[in-house]
Amino acid sequence: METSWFVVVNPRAGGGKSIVDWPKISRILNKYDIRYTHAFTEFKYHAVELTVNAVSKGYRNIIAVGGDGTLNEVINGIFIQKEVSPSEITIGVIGVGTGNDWFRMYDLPHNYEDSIKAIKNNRVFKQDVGLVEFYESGVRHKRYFVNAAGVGFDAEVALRTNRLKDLGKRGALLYILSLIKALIRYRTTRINVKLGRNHIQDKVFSITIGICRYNGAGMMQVPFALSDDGLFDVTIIKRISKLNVLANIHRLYNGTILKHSRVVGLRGSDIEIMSVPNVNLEVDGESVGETPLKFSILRQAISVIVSDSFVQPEVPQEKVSKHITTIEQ
Ligand SMILES: Nc1ncnc2c1ncn2[C@@H]1O[C@H](COP(=O)(O)OP(=O)(O)OP(=O)(O)O)[C@@H](O)[C@H]1O
Repeated sequence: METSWFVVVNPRAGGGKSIVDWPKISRILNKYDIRYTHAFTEFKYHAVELTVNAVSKGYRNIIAVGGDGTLNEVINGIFIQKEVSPSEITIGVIGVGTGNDWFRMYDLPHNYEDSIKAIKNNRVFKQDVGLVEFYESGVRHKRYFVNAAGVGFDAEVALRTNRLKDLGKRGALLYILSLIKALIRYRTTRINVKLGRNHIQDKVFSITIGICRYNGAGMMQVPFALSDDGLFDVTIIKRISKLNVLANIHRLYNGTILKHSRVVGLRGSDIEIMSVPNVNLEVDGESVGETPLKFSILRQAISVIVSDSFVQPEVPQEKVSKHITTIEQ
């Protein structure tokens, strides 16, 4: 039987590029004989609701048109619905976002025609999904994520970037601008990170908890992450001077962050993070809540379409073990 897709379009993604480009995207979907129904999101979190409804109507193939935030909401919808196991649903992405960091992991093309060809080819890859429990306005919440989460400075940068995006600004420079502004104000915090029986209690600048390798519009804070190994890669940047941060920004982009003496790399499946005072959290680039946090991982729990040429970028074990301590749990 011919596959029928449900397409969730976030008209605000990429600073409004999505709505401008939708006629072009829909023409290409038709050109490749992709049978679909679409809906535009009308408000934040609407993609969660649209996804739940689509699955209850029988759709098992969903395309997210937008950025990392839209994909995140579709994933959360897939985990909220109770009709089928989440891995039975195939997710394609047509990237129109500003950061599109999840995309970078899978060599997915940035032009619409090639993204749609990839969807037509239907090469499915099962990747891990993170689950984080956090507080927002004093209430405990849960959120699933597929790319990376950030705590402390990382989340502060996301918060500032998102405020600029809400004002209609776009482009990768937003992240750099927000990073510099956040740096001027940010203070390190005493944070307690618990992985299995291991505790790290220290003054911490920033923590990234990654499934995929990229965040912050192309930064590589978890450069060795494997998206299907059932483990988070965790990069902890301990207290560091602002000058030292500026002198090492290039390390965030070239994948050498773990070589810095104030940086700790860990790998594990269950993580708890507490802090005094509470610090912010971002998941897949969305600013959501604050500490205390509890992370767990669901191995290969979701089916995503990747490019035909994608191979999981393996790193020699001796290189990984030089920079990352794997915690058995
Ligand atoms: N109709 C809407 N009105 C306002 N906000 C919306 C609407 N639909 C979705 N959103 C919100 O838009 C935000 C941004 O979406 P998304 O992340 O997909 O785009 P982006 O920020 O341009 O991309 P990226 O995160 O890759 O940089 C999300 O927080 C989502 O909840």
